[in-house]
Amino acid sequence: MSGTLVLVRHGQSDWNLKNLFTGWKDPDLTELGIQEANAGGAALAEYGIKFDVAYTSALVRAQHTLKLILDKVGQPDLPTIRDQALNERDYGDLSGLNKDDARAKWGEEQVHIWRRSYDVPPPGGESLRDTGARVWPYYLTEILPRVLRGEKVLVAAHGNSLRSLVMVLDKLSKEGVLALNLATGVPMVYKLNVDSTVASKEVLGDMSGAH
Ligand SMILES: O=C(O)[C@@H](CO)OP(=O)(O)O
Repeated sequence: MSGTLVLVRHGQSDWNLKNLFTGWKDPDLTELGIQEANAGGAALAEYGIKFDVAYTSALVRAQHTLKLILDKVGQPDLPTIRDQALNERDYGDLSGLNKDDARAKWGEEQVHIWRRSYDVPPPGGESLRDTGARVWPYYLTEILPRVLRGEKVLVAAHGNSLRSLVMVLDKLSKEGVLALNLATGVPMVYKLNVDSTVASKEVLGDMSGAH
């Protein structure tokens, strides 16, 4: 067994609440999002983990979530690395549009394909594969080596940037990843083997309501 990797999606953002495609736009957390991040932090405090380092994206909702979690686990001054490689998938021309309006215009199925498929990009934006093409190298070069050294690493990021990671860690197929939805503020605790495969995964909360 080597180290521990904890992945957590940011709490509800203002644009999640307004049902808008967000991508690289930069809204902050809602009150509920703050509560979700605090709950995720409380779950990690109860789990008893102390982190060696944290990573987050260049976007406020993930950074704010990380700050709330670090306060809860009693590590407000933990070294933190911010990198846009961990940003949400770029939603391109859909960014800022209402998701129900998009369904009315292009149909439920097309919008689901843009939101959850592996390799169909929204107009002007990134597919999950495109997102993984920047997230995965960053994971391999920056994050994984620390986990393999035995460190405990926290990553606070986004629904789709984390889906691209979880897809590989959980060995999901292109079809399997269609049904993968990550709940806001729910930590996923991975223990990795020294060969970087997954030894165990624990979910500290309820993923069932995610959509
Ligand atoms: O709008 C977004 O950027 C993402 C995450 O909130 O939405 P979706 O769930 O549609 O991928």
